[in-house]
Amino acid sequence: MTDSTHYDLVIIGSGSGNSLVTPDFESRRVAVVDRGSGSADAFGGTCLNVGCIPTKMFVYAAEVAGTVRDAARFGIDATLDGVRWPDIRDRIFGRIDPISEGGRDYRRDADHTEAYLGHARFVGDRELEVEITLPGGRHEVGTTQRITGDQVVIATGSRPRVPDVILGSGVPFHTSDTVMRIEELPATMVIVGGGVIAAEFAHVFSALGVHVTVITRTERLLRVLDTELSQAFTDLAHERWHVHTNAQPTAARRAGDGVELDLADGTVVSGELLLVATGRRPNSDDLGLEAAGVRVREDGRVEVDEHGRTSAPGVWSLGDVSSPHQLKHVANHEARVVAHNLVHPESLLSFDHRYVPAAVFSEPQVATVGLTEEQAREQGYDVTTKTQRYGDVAYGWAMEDTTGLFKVVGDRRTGHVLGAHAIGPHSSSLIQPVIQALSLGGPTGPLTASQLARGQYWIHPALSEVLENALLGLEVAPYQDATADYDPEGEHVTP
Ligand SMILES: Cc1cc2nc3c(=O)[nH]c(=O)nc-3n(C[C@H](O)[C@H](O)[C@H](O)COP(=O)(O)OP(=O)(O)OC[C@H]3O[C@@H](n4cnc5c(N)ncnc54)[C@H](O)[C@@H]3O)c2cc1C
Ligand SMILES: NC(=O)c1ccc[n+]([C@@H]2O[C@H](COP(=O)([O-])OP(=O)(O)OC[C@H]3O[C@@H](n4cnc5c(N)ncnc54)[C@H](O)[C@@H]3O)[C@@H](O)[C@H]2O)c1
Repeated sequence: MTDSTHYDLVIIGSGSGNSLVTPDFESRRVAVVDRGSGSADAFGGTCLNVGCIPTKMFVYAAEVAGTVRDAARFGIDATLDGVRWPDIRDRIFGRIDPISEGGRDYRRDADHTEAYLGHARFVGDRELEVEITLPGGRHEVGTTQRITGDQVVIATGSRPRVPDVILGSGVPFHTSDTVMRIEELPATMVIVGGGVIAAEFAHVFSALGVHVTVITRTERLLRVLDTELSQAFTDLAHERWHVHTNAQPTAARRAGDGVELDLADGTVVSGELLLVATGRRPNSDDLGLEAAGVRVREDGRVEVDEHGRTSAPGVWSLGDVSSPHQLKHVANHEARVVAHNLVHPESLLSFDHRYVPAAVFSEPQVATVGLTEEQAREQGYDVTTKTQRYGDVAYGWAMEDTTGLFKVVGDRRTGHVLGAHAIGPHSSSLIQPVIQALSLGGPTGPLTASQLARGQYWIHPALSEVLENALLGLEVAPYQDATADYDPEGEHVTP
């Protein structure tokens, strides 16, 4: 054990936590501690190494394969001659791994920062021990370093949760932490879980030629979505993958080169590779939080107030380990708030979790923001909805789209948009105007559907016309002027 080294700021977690080292800290001393992510024990957190970024790079490759397969519908004859998995994988990680290594070296070598590559645990108030487990830093692997900070930020993220029935069985399995680096594609894959990770990997691997089976304990896939969209996604998934809903494994065993799972209804499901995608738990355990007086909620998240302060003075938390949303754009937002608050205790900023959007990069893509129809009804709104088909706008015809939907949920009484939910190509981008309208509003409050639709031009014949038409189609109360235009300059604008 070394003597303790003191820092102005200690950050545990190099994902979103790494972005706290703003220019405000250039004349101060900062330690960034990380034990590594995924099978490569990489620096830089989940999103960069085993999350958003590599998955979307695989999703894009899957889309290219899908486009080739689908080309004949457009009078273009093409065949998918092969999928070179090692080339796809190595192109992706050949780009990501150097970024991760560069980020680690930068923190290690800069004058005002230090990288500690190992597992951190609190041993007292703002005092930590780090067991060095990885090479690449200044500290010898196997040593324990003691560090203290005037302020400490817990940004330790989350990790896959694996059901006991699988863990206890001893069968080999992958999670999102490991599956993107497999040596070769299996012929068959079983995915346990029916959420975002399952939907994205089922798309990627099936587009690359793997026969995919999905098992989820709920009646629909992506069940947190608006029911209409969740049902639409599930119906399409049944056409593409073997989907078992209302099902969960009751036993697991090795079978030949693969794995066999028993489901409660007696069905036996088998595959060469098992991928577990049953949710993620916050990395708040094994951090010694009791020693630091940091309280944890029942669900395992570190308890924080709206400014990111934990129950221990000088200790902050952000991202998956404490947030109600396990999303990178939320972790980034929380990091910006905490970065400000660390240096401006006199004017604390607050987290804004009012309108958190999310997208699922599957086939089809899904995007959502605001209230679902069910939530709006539960909250007592006089709900009005409009579901517009992609296939009813000109660009949808060009794409020969038959399944895309854009649903807007509104308040009939005021004409305000309460939420939007889309399933179809580019929905993650198409939904942005609604995110903007909800979050920013106008000078006199939130925009109405009519103001959002008629207060601006919509490029013709872009796919965004599907949203324009959904907004225009929303039925509002008679006294609402559905053609009244929102004009920030006070003049009447009717494009
Ligand atoms: C497969 C996948 C795909 C995803 N895709 C998307 C997407 O498309 N869009 C989106 O918005 N979100 C996506 N997410 C979610 C997103 O990745 C996370 O919300 C985000 O990365 C969380 O950031 P964070 O900074 O809170 O934690 P992380 O980035 O996980 O960083 C935490 C770091 O702390 C380290 N650590 C943990 N405990 C300790 C300890 N005791 N000592 C030292 N180090 C420790 C970890 O090793 C890790 O490096 C995806 C997640 C996964 C798994
Ligand atoms: N595009 C994105 O933004 C993106 C992509 C990937 C991950 N993420 C984040 O990562 C988080 C974790 O993703 P996830 O898909 O692991 O979790 P999830 O919570 O989205 O889904 C977990 C699913 O597994 C099912 N399940 C749980 N236990 C089961 C069991 N024993 N048998 C069968 N099914 C079971 C649940 O019913 C649920 O459908 C997400 O909540 C999301 O915030 C985001």
